[in-house]
Amino acid sequence: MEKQPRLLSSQLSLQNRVCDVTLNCVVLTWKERETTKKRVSGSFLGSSRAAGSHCVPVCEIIAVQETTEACQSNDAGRWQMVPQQPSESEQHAFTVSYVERMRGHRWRCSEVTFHCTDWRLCQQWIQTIKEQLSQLTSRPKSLLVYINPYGGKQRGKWIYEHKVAPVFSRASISTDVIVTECANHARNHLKKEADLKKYDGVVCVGGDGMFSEILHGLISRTQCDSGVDENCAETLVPSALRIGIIPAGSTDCICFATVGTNDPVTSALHIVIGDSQPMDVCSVHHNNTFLRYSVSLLGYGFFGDVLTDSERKRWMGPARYDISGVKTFLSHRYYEGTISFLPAADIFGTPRDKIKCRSGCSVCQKQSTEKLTEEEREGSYGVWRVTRGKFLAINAASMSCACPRTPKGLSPAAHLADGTTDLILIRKCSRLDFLRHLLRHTNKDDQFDHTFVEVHRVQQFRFTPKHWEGGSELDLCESKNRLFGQICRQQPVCGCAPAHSSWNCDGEILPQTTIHVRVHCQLIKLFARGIEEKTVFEDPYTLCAV
Ligand SMILES: CCCCCCCCCCCCC/C=C/[C@@H](O)[C@H](CO)NC(=O)CCCCCCCCCCCCCCC
Ligand SMILES: Nc1ncnc2c1ncn2[C@@H]1O[C@H](COP(=O)(O)OP(=O)(O)OP(=O)(O)O)[C@@H](O)[C@H]1O
Ligand SMILES: [Ca+2]
Repeated sequence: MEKQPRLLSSQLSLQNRVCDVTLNCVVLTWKERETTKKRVSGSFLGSSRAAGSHCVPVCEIIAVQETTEACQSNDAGRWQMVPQQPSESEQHAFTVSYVERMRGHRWRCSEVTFHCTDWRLCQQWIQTIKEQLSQLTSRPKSLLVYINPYGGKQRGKWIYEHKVAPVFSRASISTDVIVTECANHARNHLKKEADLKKYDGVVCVGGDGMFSEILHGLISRTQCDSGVDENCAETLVPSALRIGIIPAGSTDCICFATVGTNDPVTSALHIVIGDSQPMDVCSVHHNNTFLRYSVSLLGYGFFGDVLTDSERKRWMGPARYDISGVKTFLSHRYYEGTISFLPAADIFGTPRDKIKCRSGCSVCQKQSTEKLTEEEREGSYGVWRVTRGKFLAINAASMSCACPRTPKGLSPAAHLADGTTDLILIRKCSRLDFLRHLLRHTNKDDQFDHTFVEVHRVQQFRFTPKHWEGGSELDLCESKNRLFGQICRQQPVCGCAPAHSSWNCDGEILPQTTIHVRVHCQLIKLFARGIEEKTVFEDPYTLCAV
């Protein structure tokens, strides 16, 4: 790779050690020297050998500022901030804040302070770094923040104030913050009221449910502003604003699957440096009427029943999913129905691929660079296939759905932005077999390697539950209620298991079960970059190998 021209190169002091500090358009590097301290006009010069070397890509510098040092005043005994004055004999300093990678995909904001005796040199460094940062046009300057104070362990406000706001303020990002007052507050505000021209992005402080509100608000607003009808449009208009997720919910699967960890500071740093990760969005329709969007899991049967049961236990917080999970597992219900699906072409790979979607994924990039017409794209998919049977679960994962419960995810090889979803069909099997399958989500074994599991990479699918095939869903639903009453559905003591489950759509229960799902490739963008390969953590210098 071509060597970048140096913008600045000086010998500066760092914790009383002499450093060779260099800035080019791509990286800031500093190398410590062992020195026989000899001051020469604002810089230290001395006999030296390389003692430690650091390298920070310019795109991962958060901010630079002149450093004021805390000095103790003699008489009052209190600490005061004393700004540096332009004097020849004194030390001047500037501090660079930058991203540092920790274990487990976590990022931290680190700082390094360089000293020198030449005030002009100090100002030149500050100015030059600021100029470099101002050229990074993908960084947001103004954000609209929504906080759900009741998500997860109800710590959304605290997390924002203590972990995120200081990082935004360090990066001079201005924010308008709205603490939601009820469910759908954020969605409706985005859809109808927010002056979106003022912002470079929207930040969601909460869980997957809160993210879903922001997603719906933003997509609906974009379609409305572009005159697109969500009920009948086959192609939707992508939103211009990126969404940042500060995890403060119970599952936080969308954050985990796009960043690799659920850590508010890491997410704040991805926002500050202006990362961008496109993401697929599924639209769900019932009889040509738009119902909802989904980006993670659309689950019928097991995950639908877990969610339905857990909604009555919201007061328990995140533990509700485990209690409802065990209860649903023990009830071992299966459901009959027909699934038809449009398989994705071979070029999209399969859900059993060993290769995973990671930062800069070539499979996803192909989608954004290949300029296929709608017709060509349509032609590259196969013909509709139909399958029917008795299912314990039907899951569609548009992304891996990795989360702390299953770090590899429901579909480990699913791609964030390839325009497909992985359709996982778990046919009726014994409790023991189903448990084996569930357990494999938590270890290295392949959860698809069972005779009762089928998995397809698809671009669209339809589902019709057996008892409603050919009939009107609502009519039959009402007549069923009249016939068997509430008791049968909630506690089937009479032995007649309910004939239908519900769809869990990113943590929301859908009102209908007969659905048509279409994947919209890269409809939205997040302030994220996908999960980074381990090598980046093991050897951060690979980032600087330019
Ligand atoms: C034995 C251990 C088995 C572990 C099995 C782990 C599989 C977990 C898969 C989780 C996938 C989450 C996908 C994300 C969905 C989100 O859009 C949504 C909104 O936040 N979350 C949920 O619906 C929340 C869904 C939460 C589901 C929790 C399921 C827990 C299952 C427990 C089964 C226990 C069997 C024990 C038998 C004695
Ligand atoms: N002020 C509010 N009062 C009550 N409910 C709210 C409020 N703001 C948002 N909500 C709703 O709370 C629901 C759950 O919130 P959220 O997703 O943040 O947490 P969670 O359900 O604990 O986490 P997860 O979705 O990750 O499992 C969302 O569906 C959202 O619509
Ligand atoms: Ca996908």
